[in-house]
Amino acid sequence: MEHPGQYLATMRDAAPLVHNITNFVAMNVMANVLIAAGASPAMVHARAEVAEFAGIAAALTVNIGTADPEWAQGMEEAAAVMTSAGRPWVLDPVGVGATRFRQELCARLIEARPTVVRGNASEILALAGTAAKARGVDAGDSVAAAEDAARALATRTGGVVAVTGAEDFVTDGTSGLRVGNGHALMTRVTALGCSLTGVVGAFCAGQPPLEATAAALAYYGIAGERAAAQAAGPGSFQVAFLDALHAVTPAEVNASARIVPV
Ligand SMILES: Nc1ncnc2c1ncn2[C@@H]1O[C@H](COP(=O)(O)OP(=O)(O)O)[C@@H](O)[C@H]1O
Ligand SMILES: Cc1ncsc1CCOP(=O)(O)O
Ligand SMILES: [Mg+2]
Repeated sequence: MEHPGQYLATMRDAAPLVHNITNFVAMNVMANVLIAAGASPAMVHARAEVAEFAGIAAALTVNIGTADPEWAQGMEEAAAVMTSAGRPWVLDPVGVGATRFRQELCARLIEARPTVVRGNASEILALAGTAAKARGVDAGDSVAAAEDAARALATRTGGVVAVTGAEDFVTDGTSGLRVGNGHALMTRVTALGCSLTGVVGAFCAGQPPLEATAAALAYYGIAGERAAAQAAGPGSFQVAFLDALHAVTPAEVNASARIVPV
């Protein structure tokens, strides 16, 4: 993929309003990540207003991490607004394999055809109905083990599926890209996967989703590498990561992205 940094530049120029229906754990972390990246986040989940709010958003992200039945209905209503307006929405199926409520909710959200599904390997396997080795919200499977499930899911939604882990995989069901950027410390701070889903939403506002998603993953991974070089552990990493998201330039993304077609 040529010039992945251009997707960061376009996102920052637009500073898109990203509407996030996300979990209680991620709300603050994700909002800070999105602001540091250059987007304009709003964390809005009340069923009474989510459809109306989606009407003014450039992108929507839907995260089931701490959903309940009332939130779930709002998620479906907001997703429908985005789909009918032709604007992108991204699903993060947090811990989908863990309970029947999560599985049934995700089955309905998949039917609503998300522009992008972003999850860890165990979540993408569980969505495909394959036995997965998740521990709650954490992955126990390799990205490679979930690639077939990702292709099948993308074919089903007509959208893009991103599987993240040590090496990320992005597909639209036909083409595939691997993204090698990132650092293991990113798994030692909560909600960095959720926050990545927000960044994917921001990049997809007005940009083609396969390339925008791969560029978002590379940018995020580069920020993780840069932060890890200065961090003593998860605490200082979290602070350095926000600084790096703010500091990484489009030129740095062009120079350091490790995106290869498969
Ligand atoms: N072992 C690893 N090495 C490098 N980067 C990683 C590793 N595991 C996860 N990441 C990165 O961490 C970010 C969050 O992904 P992940 O941990 O898969 O999400 P989740 O928190 O939803 O399980 C992604 O940018 C991913 O590339
Ligand atoms: C710990 C936890 N519990 C419910 S949602 C959540 C956050 C999960 O965040 P991530 O998927 O980014 O690790
Ligand atoms: Mg997650």
